[in-house]
Amino acid sequence: MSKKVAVIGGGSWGTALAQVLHNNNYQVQIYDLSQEKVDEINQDHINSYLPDVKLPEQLKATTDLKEAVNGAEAVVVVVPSHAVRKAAKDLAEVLETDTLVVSATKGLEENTYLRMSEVLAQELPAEFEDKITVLSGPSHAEEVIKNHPTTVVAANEDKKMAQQVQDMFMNDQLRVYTNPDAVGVELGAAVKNIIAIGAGIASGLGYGDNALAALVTRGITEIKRLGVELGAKSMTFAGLTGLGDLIVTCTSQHSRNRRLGYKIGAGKSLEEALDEMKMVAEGVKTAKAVYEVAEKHGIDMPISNQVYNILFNDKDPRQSVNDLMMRGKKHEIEEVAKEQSW
Ligand SMILES: NC(=O)c1ccc[n+]([C@@H]2O[C@H](COP(=O)([O-])OP(=O)(O)OC[C@H]3O[C@@H](n4cnc5c(N)ncnc54)[C@H](O)[C@@H]3O)[C@@H](O)[C@H]2O)c1
Ligand SMILES: O=P(O)(O)OC[C@H](O)CO
Repeated sequence: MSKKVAVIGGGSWGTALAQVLHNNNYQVQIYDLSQEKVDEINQDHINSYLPDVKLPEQLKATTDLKEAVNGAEAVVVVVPSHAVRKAAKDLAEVLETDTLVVSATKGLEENTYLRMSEVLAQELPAEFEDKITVLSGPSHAEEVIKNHPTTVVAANEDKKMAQQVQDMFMNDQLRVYTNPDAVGVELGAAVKNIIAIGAGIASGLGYGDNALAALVTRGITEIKRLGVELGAKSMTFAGLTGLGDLIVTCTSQHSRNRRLGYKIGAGKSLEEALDEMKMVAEGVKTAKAVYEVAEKHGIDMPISNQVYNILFNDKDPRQSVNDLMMRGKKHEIEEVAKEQSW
């Protein structure tokens, strides 16, 4: 009999990951709060967030968490970041010991600024702490669901755990690498969404590829600056979950964060832009958390800072561009500047 996995959250990414696991011969049950989502999956074999794709009939969904996790060897948490604490509290009531926990949500918790694996570790019983593996990378659900080649990373300090998750998801369409630096993997995934909102804003203002390249390159510089201060390994930001995910999110037609930014650059307010979004754009809440963390640690994050001010202080995006362009003159590579006292 095939092994079972429960996917917590039946949105676009949860459904795409559920299909990967189904393709890898797992019996998969999706849990979602929304009866409408559950009915779509069970009755029509679709997810309306991923149009044109028929889901395997064996994919089952439920609004009953206990039923979803019963007998599962792993749970994959893939609800929006603002819902992870609640989902983890609910899971703590029903999770069987020895179940692996995979965290596929990208974001930081508002107010606590915690990474998603930290939120899960706080709410789940202590024995689960080492069993939480982060799964992240440049991976739009719209492409994974169509089996387009995609690469992601399973991150856990415990090599065995990371490899177990690698084995669970890996197939000829989804290549999974391992990395012990879960801190860097999660921070790269969270902060790139803010820069992607910035890339959308730039596009909405009518700017082109030069501005995009600047945002990606200077964006990864400030993501790494924050990450290293918070304990991540610098090299992780050159990898799939750093530069890789930043590129895909800043450039893709599929990105929710880029799309939201575009609307704002084209003149809409944050409220209007959010009203038009069905799916979650994590960069909005993360912009707030990162603004506060950067202030607390005294870290210079000029792009994230401008995105925060556009989103929450009604700053004119054109003024933000001007302020970014007219900052004090700098050496490009700060490590070299320090080393050579430039
Ligand atoms: N969509 C992508 O391509 C993609 C890719 C990689 C990572 N992610 C990340 O995955 C996370 C989820 O994104 P998404 O795009 O699937 O979101 P989504 O907006 O498409 O769907 C979220 C789903 O979660 C459900 N939900 C909310 N709270 C819940 C709870 N407490 N319990 C169970 N279900 C709950 C909602 O009903 C909804 O169906 C985000 O952090 C996102 O950044 C998304
Ligand atoms: O659509 P976005 O902007 O939430 O990005 C989705 C994934 O994180 C891309 O890797």
